[in-house]
Amino acid sequence: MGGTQAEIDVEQANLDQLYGRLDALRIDANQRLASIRRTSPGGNHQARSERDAFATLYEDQIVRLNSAEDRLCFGRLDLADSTVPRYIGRIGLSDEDQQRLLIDWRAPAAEPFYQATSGSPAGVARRRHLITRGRSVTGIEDDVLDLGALTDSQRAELSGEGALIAALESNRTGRMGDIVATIQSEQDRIIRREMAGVLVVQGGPGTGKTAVALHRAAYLLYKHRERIARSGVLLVGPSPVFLRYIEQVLPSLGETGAVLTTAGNLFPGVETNRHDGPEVAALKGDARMARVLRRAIAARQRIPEADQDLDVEGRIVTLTRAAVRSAREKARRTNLPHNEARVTFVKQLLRQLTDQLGEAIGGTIDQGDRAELLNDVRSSRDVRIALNLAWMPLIPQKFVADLFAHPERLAAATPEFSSAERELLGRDAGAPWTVEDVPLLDEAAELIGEDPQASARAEQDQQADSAEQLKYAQSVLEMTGTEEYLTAGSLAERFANNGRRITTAERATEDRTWAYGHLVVDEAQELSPMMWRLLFRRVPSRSATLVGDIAQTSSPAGTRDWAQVLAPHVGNRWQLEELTINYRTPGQIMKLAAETITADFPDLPVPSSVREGKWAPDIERFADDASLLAALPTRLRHEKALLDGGKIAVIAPDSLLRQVHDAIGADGITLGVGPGGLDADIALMSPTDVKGLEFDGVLVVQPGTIRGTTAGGLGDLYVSLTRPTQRLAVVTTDDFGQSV
Ligand SMILES: Nc1ncnc2c1ncn2[C@@H]1O[C@H](COP(=O)(O)OP(=O)(O)OP(=O)(O)O)[C@@H](O)[C@H]1O
Repeated sequence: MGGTQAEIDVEQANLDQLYGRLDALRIDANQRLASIRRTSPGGNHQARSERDAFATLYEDQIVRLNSAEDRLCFGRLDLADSTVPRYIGRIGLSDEDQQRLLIDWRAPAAEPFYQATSGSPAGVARRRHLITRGRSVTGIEDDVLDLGALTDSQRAELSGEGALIAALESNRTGRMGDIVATIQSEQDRIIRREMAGVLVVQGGPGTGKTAVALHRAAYLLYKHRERIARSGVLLVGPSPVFLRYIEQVLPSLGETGAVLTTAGNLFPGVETNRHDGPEVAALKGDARMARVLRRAIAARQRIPEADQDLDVEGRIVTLTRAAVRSAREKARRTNLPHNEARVTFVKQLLRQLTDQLGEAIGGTIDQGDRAELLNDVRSSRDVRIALNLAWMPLIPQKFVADLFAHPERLAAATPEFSSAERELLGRDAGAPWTVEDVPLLDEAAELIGEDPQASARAEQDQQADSAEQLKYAQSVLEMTGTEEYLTAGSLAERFANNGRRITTAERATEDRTWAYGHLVVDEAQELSPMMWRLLFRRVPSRSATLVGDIAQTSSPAGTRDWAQVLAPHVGNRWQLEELTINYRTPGQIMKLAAETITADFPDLPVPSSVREGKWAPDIERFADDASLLAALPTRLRHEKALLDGGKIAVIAPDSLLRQVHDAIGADGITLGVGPGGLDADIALMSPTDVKGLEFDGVLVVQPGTIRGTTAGGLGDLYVSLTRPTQRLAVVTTDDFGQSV
């Protein structure tokens, strides 16, 4: 890295001051926390809950300050019209006199750091990247945007070497890091875009889609903290492995209002990572399933075969088919979900039966008598059974399980399906739920209606908003100087919750009807139409950032056309942004990957790599599976030696995972499998596991088998080939790569 010693010394002195301030703030927060903890646990309820709320406030502040330790400050802007440089970093810092020392990367004042170019310098004369290790400045890299605005001595001090390239070439850790220091301008434009509306970010492998999605979530939570910090941002990723891979990025950006999850966890009470086979997945994801569920629920609102005589306290009343039909019509006309419309249905029939009972008794019946008769009718066992049989209150899980376990129910609900399709949907009532079941459960819950507990929770939320609490919370924020990071609303809520920390994440994940402020979906091409219905229910405001690559689609229910996905939800009111530069995969490897895909997708733009690598793809051919498997240990040792401590993934088709595992394991090489693979030096994963991940070196086993014959297989192969940041090796028994 460049920079004269004198310049480095200047930057070091400034950095020392910033860390000094960070330390002082930490000590202060720790002391305040300790003194709160020391105070006696007595006092009235109000005092206790305030004390607990203060404690969590300081705890949050400490977490935020601690997470800024690494690369606290990474940039400096020298402006043409000012002699005071502006420093850019992970968080904002001011000195005791409220003078700004460091600007948060998301603040408007930091924008030129990412956006200014020599063509449009935006008032910036020089942009400086500070390369740091721990608390030391190790190098400086300058971009001069307006040479004329620099002094002679500034010109003499210019230095430059890619901070970006340095970041890209460093060995991977198995976890994604943030890119705040080197966000590129095409990425920055997307990160800072207006929050409203649906934005699709289409980009080839390694173009930074995940990075952009996460930084955008952090940016929106910062910029619109009043509006969305409490509702939260819902971030959906493709797999638990992927969530582990990115889990550290957001906390390091200082965010707690984001809910990170996978599709299999979106229905409260169900957690699954199990998938159905391709055909079943395609059918369960089909939008026709919404109609199927609606019909199946309507079929649970039944007219009895015949009129029924019911015993009420020894007298007989008759529940006629006509009365049930009329009550059902009235209930359906309310357009309420099944469980809620049931109230109308029941009320209507109870009234009708009470009238009958009154007539049977004869004489005049006053209000009081009538209430008593109604009570008799309501508590009659016969009446309860008959009404339940006609309109049973439903529970989503049980309803869906029953539907799929009863061929006759399924047949009645799916007149447009072939019998082969119907058979695909069949499932034992006790079978474990799959990711593909999740949107069906959610759709059913929507049609069935909420449970009473959920509405009780909503009421509690409203109480938290009481004006008095808000006012008090605001004054606390001002007093503690934490306004930039916490909203009065969320603090007031903590007071209301006895200071117990109930994060947005905790509340939102328990509540199916939670309305998020913004939705971010990564690998969005994989989701089915039914899953999109679920997701758009979670963001009634239709504010979403969807990132993906239609060339990487592997799910049979996924999409290759963004317009088709979005039309049912927002018509054509969505915007497309494209990312075009691959920051991950070296040029030689990308060329091989591109050739495998362009035969099928001639019109698809393939991103260009930002750098060439040291190695061309290394393809080794074998006569048969046995010799290929036998050669794996030697091949891995070779890769390990070349990559010198880098992370390696072996990517094999599902059908070969076991054999590959045994062949490598037999040689004493330790492998991490599945999610554990992220922490191991060598991971063995399937193409679906590696979606969204990256490794220094990748060994792809039998690309022809991964490719198979389906379109999804092609997506899987494209994903597998584009995971390396440095080296790609391929072992095959066919002619893969021979035409390249
Ligand atoms: N501006 C940047 N500065 C430094 N590193 C970057 C930048 N943009 C992207 N990267 C790095 O490039 C790699 C690829 O980024 P990311 O995983 O976000 O791409 P992606 O488009 O989601 O890829 P894929 O679709 O193949 O999963 C990551 O290591 C990321 O940190």
